[in-house]
Parts: sequence; C-alpha cells; structure tokens
Amino acid sequence: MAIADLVASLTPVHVAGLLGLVAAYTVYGAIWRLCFSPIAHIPGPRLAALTWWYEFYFDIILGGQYVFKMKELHEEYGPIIRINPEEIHIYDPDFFPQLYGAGLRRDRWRFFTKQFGADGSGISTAEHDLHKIRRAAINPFFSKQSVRALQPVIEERVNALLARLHSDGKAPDKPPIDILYPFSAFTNDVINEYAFAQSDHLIEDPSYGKPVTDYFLTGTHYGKYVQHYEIILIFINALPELISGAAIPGWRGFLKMKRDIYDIIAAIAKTQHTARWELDVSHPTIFHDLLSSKTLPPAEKSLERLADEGRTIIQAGTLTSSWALAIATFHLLDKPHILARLRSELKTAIPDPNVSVPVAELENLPFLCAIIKETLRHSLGASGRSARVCPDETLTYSYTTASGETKAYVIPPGVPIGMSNYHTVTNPDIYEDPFAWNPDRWLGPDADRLEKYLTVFSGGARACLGLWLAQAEIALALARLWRIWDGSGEGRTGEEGGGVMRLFETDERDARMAADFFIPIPWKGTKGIRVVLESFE
Ligand code: HEM
Repeated sequence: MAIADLVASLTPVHVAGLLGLVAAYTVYGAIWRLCFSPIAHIPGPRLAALTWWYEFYFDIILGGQYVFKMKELHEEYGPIIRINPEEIHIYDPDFFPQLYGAGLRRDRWRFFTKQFGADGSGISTAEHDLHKIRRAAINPFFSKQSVRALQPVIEERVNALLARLHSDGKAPDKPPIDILYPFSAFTNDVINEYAFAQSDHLIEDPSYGKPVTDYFLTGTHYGKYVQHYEIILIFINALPELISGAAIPGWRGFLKMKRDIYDIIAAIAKTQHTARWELDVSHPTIFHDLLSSKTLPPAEKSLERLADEGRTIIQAGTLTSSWALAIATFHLLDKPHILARLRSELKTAIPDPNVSVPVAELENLPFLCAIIKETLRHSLGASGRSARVCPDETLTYSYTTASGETKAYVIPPGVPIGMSNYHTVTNPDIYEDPFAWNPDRWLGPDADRLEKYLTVFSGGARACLGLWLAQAEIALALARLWRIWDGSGEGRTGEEGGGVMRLFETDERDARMAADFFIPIPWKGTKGIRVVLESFE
C-alpha cells in the first residue's frame, strides 16, 4: 500500500528526475568501464568492455559460442584481451604456469563458480585459503595410490558394462545405440561406487540411465544462464518441487540426486562414533574421510556443505570421462588401422582377457597411452574458461609482436584472468593439424613438449580432483573393451564375450566440440555417436 501511495504521489518532475539519475549513473558506469577501470588499458572490443550483453549474446543467444569468438578476437587484438567489463583472457599457452601453476595463491571468480549452484563445494569455492582447507580433506581419497587401491571397484563396473554390451549385441533386430549412454552409465556408477560405496547401477538399467545423463546435459546448459542471472536459480529453488519439477526438464531427477546424496551422508553421520562406522558399506566413502577429518572445522562438516561437495563430484565425474570414452570409440571405429594396432598391443599385453591387469601396467602400453592422450586432447572434459584471480599479486603479461616490438601489460591484483583449454589444445603451433585425431603424434620425438601443453586437467591447487580416477577408468574401459571387441574393418576377429561394433550414421561432426557449456557439446543436429553391436556367442 505504501509503495502504491508513493508511486501515485510521483509528479512528472519526479519521474524525469529519476530517469535523469538512472541515465547519469549509466553514463558514469560506461565512462568508468571504458576509461578508469583497472583493466581499461587491455585491448579488445569496446562493446565487450562496456557491457555484459556482448558475452551474453555469444553464450546465451548463440549458445556457447564465446570461446570461438574469443579466438577470433585474439587474432584481431593480440594474445591479451578484455572479454567483458571485468575479465581478461590470454591466448598464450606459455603463460599457463604463471596463472595456473603449482604453489600459487589463486582465487576462483564468483562469475564462474555460481554456475554450479553449490556454494559449499570445492569447485565453487572462490577464496584460496578456504579452498585449500576443503581440498586437503578430500585429496587423499582421490590420490593415485587410493585409485590404485580401489581398482576392483572400477573393474567390477567394467565387467558389468562388457556383459551388458554383449547381451545387447545378441538381441535380434537391435537398434543402434548412442554409445555416450553406456559410458555415462559406467562413469556415473563408478564415481558413485568409488565415492559413496553405492550406485544406482545405471549399467543394468534398460536405457543405461538415459534420463540421468540427459538431466546432467540439460543442467550444464542452465549453468550459463545462472552465470548471467543467478536470480533464475534462486527463483527456481524457491518454487515448490511440484511446479519446478513439472516445468523444467530434468529438474525432478536433479532434486532426487541432491536428496539421495544428503540422505547417504546423514546415514553415515549417524553411525559416527558407533561400532557401525564404516561397517555399513563395502569400503569407506569420501564422507567417512570428510566427517572424521582433523583439519576441517565443524562448520565445514555440515550435511548441507558435504552434500554440495558430493553432488558436484558426481556431476564432474560423469560426463567428462564418458565423453572421452565416446570420442575414443568414434575415432577407433572410424580408423580401423588404428584400432587394429591397439588390439594387437592389447592382445600381447593381456593374453587372457578375463584376467585383471593393474592400471600401472596399462600405463606402460605406449599405443594405448597415446590413444588416451590424443582422446583427452579432443574430448577436453571441461571446455569452459575458468578464470583465476590473484588476490595479492600484480602480474605482468608481455609478448613480442610480429614486427619485433615488445608489449607489456600490468594486471593489478583482484582482476579475473582466464585461459581456455580449447585454445591451447587446438593451437597449430603446438599440435600440427590440431583437429586431426592422430595418436602417433604422442609417439614421436616431440611427445614431451606436447604433454607440457596438455592442460586438460588444469593445474595448481585447483587442478581436477578426479584426474587419477578419470585416467584409470578410461584406461581400464578402453583396454578391456577393445581387447574383446573389434570394428567392422577387420572382420570377425573379436573374442568371446565381445563382438563387432560398427558406426551408424555418425561422422566427425558428432565427435567434435561445437559449443562450450562448461563441458564440450557437439553440433545441434547430432544424434550422438551411434553404434550397432553384433556379439559373438
Ligand atoms: C576426462 C576427464 C576429466 C577432465 C578432462 C576433467 C577436467 C577438469 C578441469 C579442467 C578442472 C578444473 C576447472 C578449473 O580450472 O577451475 C576440473 C576440476 C574438477 N574435477 Fe575434473 N575432469 C575430469 C574428470 C573428473 C572426474 C572423474 C572427477 C571425479 C572425482 C572430477 C572431479 C573434479 C572436481 C571435484 C573438480 C574441482 C576441483 C577443485 O576445485 O578443487 N573430474 N576437472
């Protein structure tokens, strides 16, 4: 009522005065951004410096296109550019260690972290010191040694995947399947089993848990909207589930996942300080580690925070590795001579396909490793730029122009600076013919140099938590799968339990990033990486 009275009492002079104030504030803001901002000296389109709508247009209206536009902008303005009113972007792979290197004090930027809608998680923690505390508590669980020790957990799911593919391939008149779904079922089961000692066994689900993968895919598209307008998420969260679940595709499944994770933690927390602690599960979970951590203060052990941590780990651990497995499958089936070489290496290294081989031994297979590296280069996992903020350090970026002039730019503390892995892994100065999938590049004399730039897991304190797990599941799945399955090119040379897998109406476009929604997304018309399975008895 009071507001209505106030509005009714406004005269034209008041309205004109208010509009004048808004206009003056807008003009002041524009002048400040263009002339007085601490990054006003950084080159780039003036429109991007002036307004967030520039990025919005490429990422929301055109759909995840800013990463490609940024590459064009770098060609026009040089290796350092301003990409929105607050952020700098650098296209110079040699700058990576200075920005993302080990031992550096770096914050994440809230514009990046808010897309996950999980402020309690490590990935959403902007501030360096808090992230360090959170990460230290969970690191041991995902260390190389821990992953080695829990290899049987991954292997059990590989066996289930192989059994399911074999059974699908025996069915008469089977339709082609999008291989991303079996692989996402695998990676989702693995990360759930690994971290929580339980999973939904999506591999055994008739659709390979398609709705789960689909709501992860839909969710990652929402992330960009939330980055620009966090109010959307606040509004959706405020709605009753009956309404939000019906209105937003995938939202109900997402809320169920949130609840399930919360319930798992609550059940584990209840057993703490009792004889049942760690007895109700087949192996300790991340929550056993976090709840009993001596370094985490009590506030960090709240069920809400741990649920945020658990959920983002499940999300980060599902589509990243499964996309890599799908990409490898496409290229191996598309290039039978490469698949034949891999199969020959695997046959020698794994004489009995039913005997488990430690991941450490798979790491000694040069061709398998080359295939994994080339696949990671193409699949990326996380395609979006993740800016770092130096809270208390002034950085200087300098480069030499084509005419031999040295240019140096001082970047004050507090400014978000990003680099895009997509730019690095497609840089033709590093990777010759960068869009070709060529594992042999990793076997040549230049391999060490190439590896230095394979920054797909990022670096420093914020590097991927699951990098050992991801590499183990990719190596185990590829080795076991291609030991017994073959592509159409070589004829019926598959082994017992395997068969022949053929691509179905799929080409390179279906296996290439065409949009960046934090994870790489292929072109809009894709029907997926489709294969037909034909099993041997
Ligand atoms: C091919 C597979 C994967 C790739 C390429 C990948 C890539 C990345 C990248 C680039 C980041 C850093 C983002 C940044 O710089 O801010 C990251 C962070 C993260 N990844 Fe992965 N990832 C993969 C698989 C996994 C798996 C299997 C897990 C499961 C545990 C996982 C969990 C995480 C988490 C929790 C973070 C946040 C770390 C932190 O901020 O402390 N990732 N990942």
